[in-house]
Amino acid sequence: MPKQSERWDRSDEVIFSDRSTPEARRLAQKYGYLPYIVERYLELLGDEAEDLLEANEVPMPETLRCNDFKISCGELESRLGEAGFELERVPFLPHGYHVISSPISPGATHEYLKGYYYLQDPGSMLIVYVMNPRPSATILDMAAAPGGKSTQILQLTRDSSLLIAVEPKRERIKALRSNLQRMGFSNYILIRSDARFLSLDTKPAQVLLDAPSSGEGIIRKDKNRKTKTSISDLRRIHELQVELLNRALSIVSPGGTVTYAACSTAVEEGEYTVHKVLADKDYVTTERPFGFPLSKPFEEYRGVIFDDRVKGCGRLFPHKQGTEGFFICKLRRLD
Ligand SMILES: C[S@@+](CC[C@H](N)C(=O)[O-])C[C@H]1O[C@@H](n2cnc3c(N)ncnc32)[C@H](O)[C@@H]1O
Repeated sequence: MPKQSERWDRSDEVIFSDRSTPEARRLAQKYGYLPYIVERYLELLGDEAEDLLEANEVPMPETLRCNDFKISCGELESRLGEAGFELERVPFLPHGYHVISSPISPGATHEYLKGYYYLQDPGSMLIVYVMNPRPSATILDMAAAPGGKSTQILQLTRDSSLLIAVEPKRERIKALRSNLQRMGFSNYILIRSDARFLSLDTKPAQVLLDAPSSGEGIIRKDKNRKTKTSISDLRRIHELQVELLNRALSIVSPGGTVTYAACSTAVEEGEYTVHKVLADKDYVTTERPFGFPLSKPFEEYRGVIFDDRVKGCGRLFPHKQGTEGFFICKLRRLD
């Protein structure tokens, strides 16, 4: 999409403007969005933008991640089956199941309270497989609450990595701690801090930045997001993400990876953040391919291309992968 990239690349003023074309205004009115939000989808997707708007109208099924640190997935399947749950494997997620139907809320079962599973959307789950946490490594989760990805990291490393999980909000730290305990993990340190100002004595080999975002990627779950994000919100969130990603790259050990993700379909919370952060860093590269068997449509979708290094980043879209919208980029610090 080189033409779009040239346009986006002009300046902050172009990126953070509330312009909208007649087509954006038409679609915004039809689907109940703010016009400049739809303009961004047109920039990103061209003719496919309406497919995204249509897909956002379809509610997402709940998805659970079986915690095979505590129970085998087969055992969980049969227990929930006996309790009247209808589950369906998510093809590209080793521990993922869609809940097709259930007699009670999936968050109210005995198995949930025992930590046998976590309710987590598929895109969110995929991020950690892409990150590929390594056993015994020191791993930093910079924006960790309520702990979907923190618990998944410890699950995949069998509680052998040392997880440093950071979250600034006291209430959300409580949820994070409770989820880590419920799911049976012990190898973690919780830090209540604004990660922009974090410093660590030990350099982590892997960092996850699941960045605070507008949440535009989860309109399928929360229709209010269609009209919630103002231009100044976008600018503020983008600037926060730039600061956090810069911090992540300064903290990670040489040779280590930073996986940056944002549950959004906005370029400001994705390509543009990576573009800004990499501008002055020739010692950072994007990893490609991700190193996880992704479905073909995902492989085909590379998002907006700003410069060669941003090409390695990817996007999940509701109308493409059937997930929530997510941006993902795995960066490696070379020295
Ligand atoms: C997208 S959520 C993280 C979800 C989490 N990774 C999970 O999988 O459950 C972003 C989190 O970042 C936190 N946050 C906001 N500003 C932050 C900052 N400056 N430093 C670190 N975390 C921040 C928010 O409170 C929120 O809990």
